[in-house]
Amino acid sequence: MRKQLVAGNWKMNGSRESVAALTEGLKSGAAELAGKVDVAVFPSSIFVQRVADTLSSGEIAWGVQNICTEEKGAFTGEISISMAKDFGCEMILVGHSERRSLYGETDAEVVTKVRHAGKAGLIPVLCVGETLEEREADKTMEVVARQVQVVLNEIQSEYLEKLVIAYEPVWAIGTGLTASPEQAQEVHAAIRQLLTEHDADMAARTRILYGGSVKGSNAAEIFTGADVDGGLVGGASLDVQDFLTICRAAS
Ligand SMILES: O=C[C@H](O)COP(=O)(O)O
Repeated sequence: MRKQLVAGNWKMNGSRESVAALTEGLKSGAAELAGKVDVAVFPSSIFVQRVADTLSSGEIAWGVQNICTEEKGAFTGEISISMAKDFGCEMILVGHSERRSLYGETDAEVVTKVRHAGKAGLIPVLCVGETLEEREADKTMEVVARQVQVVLNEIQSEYLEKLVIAYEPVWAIGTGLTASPEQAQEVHAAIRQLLTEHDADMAARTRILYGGSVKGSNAAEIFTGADVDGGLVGGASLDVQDFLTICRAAS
């Protein structure tokens, strides 16, 4: 049976003070969740050391929101997979829709980043999802299948052992709109089917998270889907109590 995972993507938010308060609040709340649900946070990279210092007990994992396609060298402003690993990151967010749409991240770059994470023994959290235009054109499955399939085709199985997939309909991110539990389950089931056709064992163990305006007030309903294994949470993860409520809903 898959253990549910709730991950908070803090995006480009926070200050030293607010990150300290948030991290310490999560640490205090984590004890009641231990063993029931996996919890992770993705702070801005500049705060990773601060988060690592507080969360070193291992109840909550942390990771970075992006890594470079290159492994080292003259790439100003970038962060490598080995740097993330050196700072205790267990998870790497890859292909978030904001990276794809605002920074032109391609499927090929996403593949490289997932491979780096898998090869380093870390957990790649592969984000996929359709825009509103694509959903209205009835292209949801086509888009999501392409984003997942390219990773399955290009990366050898041993580097996908810990893969997590986050289905995040772009139209639901930060908008207050959420996919209905039925809409989420439909896409999650289709992703599971793709994984099954590739490797049944992998399909059974791979966690598929839902992301897009998840809050304490709607999490329990969204998490009812049989193929919904938790959530990737943006805005609500910046509020300790709301995030803990979402974690409890998944536990
Ligand atoms: O990575 C998280 C997603 O982009 C969801 O963000 P949101 O919960 O603010 O809609």
